[in-house]
Amino acid sequence: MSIPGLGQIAPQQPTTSTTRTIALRPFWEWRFHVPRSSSNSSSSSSSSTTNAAAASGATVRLTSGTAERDGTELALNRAYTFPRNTQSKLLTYTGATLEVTGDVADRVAQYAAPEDSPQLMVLNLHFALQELRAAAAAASRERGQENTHWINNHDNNNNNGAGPAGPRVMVCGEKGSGKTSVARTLAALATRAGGQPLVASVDPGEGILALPGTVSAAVFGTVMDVEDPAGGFGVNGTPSSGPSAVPVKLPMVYYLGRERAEEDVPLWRDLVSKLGSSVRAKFAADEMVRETGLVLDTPAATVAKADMENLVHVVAEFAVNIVVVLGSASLHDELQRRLGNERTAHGEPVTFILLDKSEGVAERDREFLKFAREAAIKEYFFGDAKRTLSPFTQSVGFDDVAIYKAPDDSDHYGNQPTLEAAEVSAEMSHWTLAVMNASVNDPPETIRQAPVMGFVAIADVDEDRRRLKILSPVSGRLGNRPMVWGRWPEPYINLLG
Ligand SMILES: Nc1ncnc2c1ncn2[C@@H]1O[C@H](COP(=O)(O)OP(=O)(O)OP(=O)(O)O)[C@@H](O)[C@H]1O
Repeated sequence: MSIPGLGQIAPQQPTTSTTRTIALRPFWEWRFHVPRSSSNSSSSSSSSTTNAAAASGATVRLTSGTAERDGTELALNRAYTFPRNTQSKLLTYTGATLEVTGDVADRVAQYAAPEDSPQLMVLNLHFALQELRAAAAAASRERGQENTHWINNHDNNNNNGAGPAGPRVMVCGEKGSGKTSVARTLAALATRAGGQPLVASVDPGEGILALPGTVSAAVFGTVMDVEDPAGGFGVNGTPSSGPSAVPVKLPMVYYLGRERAEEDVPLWRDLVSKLGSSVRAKFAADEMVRETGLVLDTPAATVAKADMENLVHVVAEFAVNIVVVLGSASLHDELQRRLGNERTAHGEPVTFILLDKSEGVAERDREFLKFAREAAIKEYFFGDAKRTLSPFTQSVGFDDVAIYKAPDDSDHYGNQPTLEAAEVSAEMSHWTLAVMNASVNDPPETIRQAPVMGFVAIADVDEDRRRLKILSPVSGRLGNRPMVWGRWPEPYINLLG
């Protein structure tokens, strides 16, 4: 049996000049990190592929066997380029050979037996979820549309009169426990099995298919983009004005405009409730999605009272019936203590599962996260290496737009200050604003809790001429939708500069 941390092939330093072959046995992982900037920019590369990989990141080709990134399989002999600032792993269940070129620091995690790999528990969990999905589908067939008995007795207002739902799984854990990776893996495996899971994130630090500062959900009925730095949860998986490598997904998005839930708990809770009801509406409208169920990613949590209350709120709003805790027995026990006797709105008990945290989860420092946010914003407007988007620039008068500003501070559990109309000023330059699906005549609180239609960036503010230059992903009048200026993410870059 291998001890975590041991049994690993020594880490390789970043290299730009060679192609290496990496042989993996079943359940081994190739863990890699493509650095933010070239670590060897002066090295002379021997081939054009090598040069391209060095400039853009690292290129990996699966030359034999099978391998996947967080549940999404790689095609044989296709070159995948992982962009800069990507940290992840490729895992094989059957054994695989990889050819790796470019600027990448990596190591191989070896496990003597599948039972030693934390991934086996994730795989077993997936199979258990599949059984619940099959049971939901069978129950749905049995009950038929005309049987209202189940609906009347169990549905209350939580399933909008629809049939039985598949598992609603919440993945939680402390910071850096691998929550997003496990959520992504469960979603990808469900999709691979022919399901259409709803995937949601209530962690505003990292939006799913949306810019940071949001909570969001989307149906994942098609494969994820293996090369996406965010592993398929990035903005390149959404509809845009350009072509896409994989079929796009349509997210439902709400805007917190803050990095952490605790910076505006009342609004975060309201938005979680809104997202919860959007999920219920989707379940009611789509049988396949309902039967596959929900996979939910959460913000990092400890046993602190505030975190617990937030998670309990999420469980209630999404009718979560399976709570997966990564690597923290105390968090698992505390959640079980608080929720162990509860029943979901459908009358089911809540099941608690403690999984090992993978020792491979990478630490992401502030610079890593800042780079990732900046890249997501750039990609939203301009696309990535695979598809170039052409955003629109419009010049509008100060009086022709309705911009609201998030309140300075939120009284965490008491009075809730709401949006206020913002005076346009140079201070807004380079901020990204959310365009809300509301009317400019709606009250501020309605605007604040409205779904997000998209984002624009303030490219320039001319105070003398009282005009704004606004960058938007699609054309269209901006004046008839309210826009919200949040507190986060900060404007790091001049997108046109
Ligand atoms: N086994 C692994 N090997 C290599 N990298 C991994 C592994 N598991 C996860 N990672 C990487 O580690 C980073 C952190 O993982 P992840 O985002 O899943 O953790 P998290 O608990 O959601 O983080 P946070 O608390 O910051 O939201 C990601 O870049 C992810 O791709």
